[in-house]
Amino acid sequence: MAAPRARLGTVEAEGSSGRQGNSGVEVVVSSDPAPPAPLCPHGPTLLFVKANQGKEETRRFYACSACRDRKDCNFFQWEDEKLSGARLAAREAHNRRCQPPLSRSQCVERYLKFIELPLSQRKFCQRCQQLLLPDDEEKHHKHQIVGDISITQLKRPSQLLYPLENKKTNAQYLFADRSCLFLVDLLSTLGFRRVLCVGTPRLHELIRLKASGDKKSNVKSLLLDIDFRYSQFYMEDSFCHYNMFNHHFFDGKAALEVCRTFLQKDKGEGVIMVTDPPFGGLVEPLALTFKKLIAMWKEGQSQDNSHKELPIFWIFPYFFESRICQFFPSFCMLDYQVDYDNHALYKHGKTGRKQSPVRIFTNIPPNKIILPIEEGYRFCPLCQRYVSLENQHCEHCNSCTSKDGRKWNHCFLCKKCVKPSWIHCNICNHCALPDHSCNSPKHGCFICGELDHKRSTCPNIFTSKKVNKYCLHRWGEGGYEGESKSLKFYRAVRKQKQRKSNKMKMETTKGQSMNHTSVTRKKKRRERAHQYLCS
Ligand SMILES: C[S@@+](CC[C@H](N)C(=O)[O-])C[C@H]1O[C@@H](n2cnc3c(N)ncnc32)[C@H](O)[C@@H]1O
Ligand SMILES: [Zn+2]
Ligand SMILES: [Zn+2]
Ligand SMILES: [Zn+2]
Ligand SMILES: [Zn+2]
Ligand SMILES: [Zn+2]
Ligand SMILES: [Zn+2]
Repeated sequence: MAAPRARLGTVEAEGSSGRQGNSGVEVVVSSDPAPPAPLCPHGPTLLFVKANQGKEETRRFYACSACRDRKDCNFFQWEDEKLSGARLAAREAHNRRCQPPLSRSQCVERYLKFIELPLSQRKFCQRCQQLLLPDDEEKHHKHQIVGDISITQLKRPSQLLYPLENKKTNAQYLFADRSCLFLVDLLSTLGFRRVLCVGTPRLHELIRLKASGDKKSNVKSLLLDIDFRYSQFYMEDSFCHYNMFNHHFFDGKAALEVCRTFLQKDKGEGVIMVTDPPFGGLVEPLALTFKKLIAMWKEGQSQDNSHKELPIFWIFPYFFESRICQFFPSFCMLDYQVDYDNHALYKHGKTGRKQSPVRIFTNIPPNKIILPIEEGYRFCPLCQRYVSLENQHCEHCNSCTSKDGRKWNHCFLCKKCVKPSWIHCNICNHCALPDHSCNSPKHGCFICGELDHKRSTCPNIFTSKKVNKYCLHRWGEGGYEGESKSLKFYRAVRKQKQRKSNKMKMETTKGQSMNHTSVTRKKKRRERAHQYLCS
C-alpha cells in the first residue's frame, strides 16, 4: 500500500475531536503512556492515522514531525511494524549522518576565533552559508565568498543568511522591519526582560541589537530554531537547535537546561515566549510543545503563583483563531497585521500596506497593548482594545467584530456581524457568499454538517481532505507565493461568477430570500475554495 505520507501536512488533526466525516490524516495524541516513537533525524516522530469517513480507524504510522514533504525527510513506519536489527542500525546511522557536521561547542569555538580575526580575513561562503576561518578557505575557493564581515553583519545573521523558504519545512518568512520594531518596542513597553524566541530569528537579533546599543534596555533573548545555520553566530546560552513540533533539543540535555534556566530565572518573572511557526504546520503538536515549555516555566514558580500564565505571543494567520483558542482559551487575537520581508503578498508595498492575514494571539490583556495609530489602528473605548480603523464597533454585537481588517456588516437574521461580501440566504438560514451552493451540507457546518457552527469554527476543520487541499495550497504546499497565485485565480473566478450570478439570480438584499439552482460538482468544488479563501 502506498504510504499515506505524501499527503501529510495536508490535514491538521485533533485526535480527541471525534471525527465525524470526510477523510484525512490526523495526529494521534495519546493520553496513556505510549511506547516511545521511533526517531528520524528531526527527533521523535509523530503518530498519524489515516481516517476515512464512516470507516473504522485504519493503520497508524509514524512520520517526521518537522517536514511536511517526504523529499525533506522520508521517514515512514507503520505503528505495528517490526524492524530487523540491521534496519534499525541503518536508520541510526542515517540519523547520525543527517546531523549537522559540527557540534554546538565547535560552532562556538569557531565563532570566538572568527571575531578575533582582522576584518580583511573575516569571510562568509554564500554557497555553504558558513563563516570561514583561514584554514577553510582552500575548500571554498571556487564558491561565492563575501569578505570584510563586520561585527554589525555578525549581529544580523538573518540578513547574511538567505531565508530557507521551502514551504514544507522551514517556511522562513522574516518580519519586515516595522513589524519587528513594533514587537521589540512592545515587549520593552510591557516590561519583559527575557524573551524566548521560538522560530523568530529576526526578532531575536533585533532584541539583542537593541540591548547592546542601549544599556538601560538589557533585554535578554534565547532563540530556539530548527535552522542550524544560526548556531554559527550565537553562544550556547542564546541559541538552541530545536524542533518545535516535538519539543526536541538536538543537542540533548545541555540545551534543554539552557532553556529551563532561561525560563526559570528570577522565579520566572519578566519572561515571555514569542513564536512564529511555519503556517503550514500542525496546530496540535505546536500546542503540545508550547504546553511543555509552559510546564517548564511553571516548575520554577512558587506555589502562590500557580494561577499565573506564561505570557505568550503566538503569531499565526487569523483563520486559526478558533483552533488556537481551543488549546489556549485565555488567548485573544489582536488586530495588528504582521508584515513580512521576503513575502510576495504581505510585505508593505509601494501602494501602502496590503492586508496581511497574520495576527498575534496572546494571553496578555489586549487593553495593555497599544497598536500604532500611524499604521491605521485606533482605540475602541467600548471594547477596551486597539483595533483596525476599518473595524467598526457594532452596537448590536457590542464588539468590534471584524477579523480580517475589513468593515463587517451586522445581519439581524443571523444576529451577528458578517463579512462584507456575504448576504443572508433564507434557504440556508445564514449569511454566505452570494454564489454559494445551498446544496452543500444544509443549514450546517460545511465540513461535518453539524448545525451549531460554521466551517471556520469546525473542530474537524483539518480532517477534511478537500478543504485542506486548499489550506495547504494556501499555507503549506503553495506557500506564500502559491497563495498569491491561487488567490488571484480564485478572485478572478469569483468575480466572473459573481457577475454571472448577479445577472441570473433574482435580486437579493440582506434578509431577503435567495433561490439557487443546483450546481455541478465542479462548481461546488470551486465554491468551497472560495468559501475557504474568502472566509
Ligand atoms: C515563519 S518563520 C518566522 C520568522 C520570524 N518571522 C522572524 O522574522 O524572526 C518560521 C521560523 O521557524 C523556524 N522553523 C521551521 N520549522 C521549525 C521547527 N520544526 N522547529 C523549530 N523552528 C522551526 C524557521 O527556521 C523560521 O525561522
Ligand atoms: Zn524527520
Ligand atoms: Zn563554500
Ligand atoms: Zn469596539
Ligand atoms: Zn454585529
Ligand atoms: Zn445572515
Ligand atoms: Zn444558501
